[in-house]
Amino acid sequence: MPRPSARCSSYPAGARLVHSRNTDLQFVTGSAAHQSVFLRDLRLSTAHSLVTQAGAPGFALPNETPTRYLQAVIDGLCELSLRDPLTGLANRRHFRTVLEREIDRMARSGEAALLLMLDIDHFKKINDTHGHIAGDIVLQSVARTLVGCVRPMDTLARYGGEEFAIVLPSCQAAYGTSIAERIREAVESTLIRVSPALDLNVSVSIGGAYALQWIRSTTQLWIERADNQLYQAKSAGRNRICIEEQPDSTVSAEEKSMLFGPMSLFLHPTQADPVAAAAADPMDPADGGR
Ligand SMILES: Nc1nc2c(ncn2[C@@H]2O[C@H](COP(=O)(O)OP(=O)(O)OP(=O)(O)O)[C@@H](O)[C@H]2O)c(=O)[nH]1
Repeated sequence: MPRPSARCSSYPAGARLVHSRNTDLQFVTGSAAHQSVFLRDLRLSTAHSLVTQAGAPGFALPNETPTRYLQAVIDGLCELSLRDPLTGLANRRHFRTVLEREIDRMARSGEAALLLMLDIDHFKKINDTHGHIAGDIVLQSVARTLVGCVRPMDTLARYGGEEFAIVLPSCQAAYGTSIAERIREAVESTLIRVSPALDLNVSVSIGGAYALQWIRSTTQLWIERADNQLYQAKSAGRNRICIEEQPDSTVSAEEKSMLFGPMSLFLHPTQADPVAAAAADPMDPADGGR
């Protein structure tokens, strides 16, 4: 059941940003109470506190001119709006934008790209047994492990509660399974220090699907295909990977040139080069109709 959240107009002292939405920012305070700051009530001082708390790079303050200061706060807020506050990874909104860009690239270049959806196994039990704060520490630790498994060109996001997503551009089908397996093993073998008296181990189930090459699909469909595989990994017992075989979307060289060649290929000769067409057509009125 969602916890009630009190409304306030400024940054609650010592609070931690846990969620940013289109309408409001949600904080949890030291006493674990949830509070919201509505964006329409956002004050400059609140925005500044948020940005510095998030450790925005290059945000030096006191000697800045007002314009630079404002620009730094705005830049910091833009950066914050792309990130999940708990783990610092890309948030779901940002991830979907990246996926859209990847689909566009795949449709043009025919390169392979793999989408992995990962879900921590039996996570509810961790919350129920050790408390929500322990659950948060586990989420942060898994996020760090995942960061260590991906290349700079990959995008890693916290996709939902205990669900993560990774898009791996230029990932050939021959490597997908071993990459996913390496990630699964890295999470399984990482001991998570929740408190001096408590270390935990968790596992993840992973589902994966390749982008359709040369075909402009949708983020929705790509995510659904990877999610189906994740569901199979969960049903088969968890702590395992299931990757869909790369779909065959072979397109001949001729078809590719029809899809992405110069526009003139599609045009009637008169549209592609009206002057040359007129010269070739003795009845063309543009040429005196001779
Ligand atoms: N601590 C913490 N818990 C969260 C957060 N977001 C979601 N959760 C919890 O994650 C749990 C997800 O539980 P389920 O969807 O039942 O999944 P599960 O227990 O991992 O079971 P399987 O996925 O089937 O292995 C719920 O208890 C949520 O309350 C968060 O930000 N912090």
